[in-house]
Amino acid sequence: MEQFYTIQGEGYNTGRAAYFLRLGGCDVGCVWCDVKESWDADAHPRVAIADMVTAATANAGRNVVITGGEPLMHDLTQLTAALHAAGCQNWIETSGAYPLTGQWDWICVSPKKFKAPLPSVLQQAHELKIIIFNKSDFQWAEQHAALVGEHTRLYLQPEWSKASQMMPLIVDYVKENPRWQVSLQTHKYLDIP
Ligand SMILES: C[S@@+](CC[C@H](N)C(=O)[O-])C[C@H]1O[C@@H](n2cnc3c(N)ncnc32)[C@H](O)[C@@H]1O
Ligand SMILES: Nc1nc2[nH]cc(C(=O)O)c2c(=O)[nH]1
Ligand code: SF4
Ligand SMILES: [Mg+2]
Repeated sequence: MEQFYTIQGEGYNTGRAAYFLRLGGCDVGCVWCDVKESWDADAHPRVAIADMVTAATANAGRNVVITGGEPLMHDLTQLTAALHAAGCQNWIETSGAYPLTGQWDWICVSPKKFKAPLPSVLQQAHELKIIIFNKSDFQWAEQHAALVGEHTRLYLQPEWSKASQMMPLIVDYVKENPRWQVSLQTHKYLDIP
């Protein structure tokens, strides 16, 4: 759908330069999704893998974030192999609703109530990033923290439109439950893509 070189705004790799490949197509249907224009895969032109790799390696950085849309609706075997062959570090942003394909250096799973994540994807997550839209999402966060590996990093990220209401609750929660960390969509504060 789009490609851009920016700073990873969220989660464990916040602040690091990364080339983003945003793949079209998602059927999860989050009411608050901040990229609804990504949902219809047919609304976006197809791009050859070789062209994505060339673009991703044209900058100084070698970190690549594959996001969407829901990137795991595509078989990512060939794209991730080509990026690795070109010396890239492959990071994924996924809801975990589809089986994991491809070779990954960092897996961020952000489970959604609208289409539950697969246990097999949760078990491979380096990072679990729960979006807090209302109070009940803390319970949802704990349910999924019980399904990830023992070394998985745990993040709570406010839903953007509810951030002012949810942030005080997140701060109190993390102070009481310090295995969780705060994640903010820092790119939105920086006004970068
Ligand atoms: C647009 S999604 C694309 C990747 C994948 N479909 C997913 O949901 O993980 C990228 C990240 O943005 C988060 N996100 C989307 N809309 C958001 C919003 N309104 N506020 C906060 N985070 C949001 C998602 O939870 C996910 O972690
Ligand atoms: N800077 C920046 N960081 C991000 N981290 C995850 C994003 C996404 O939409 O997947 C995103 C994004 O859209 N921009
Ligand atoms: S799973 Fe990701 S891309 Fe799909 S609707 Fe939800 S936030 Fe948007
Ligand atoms: Mg985004």
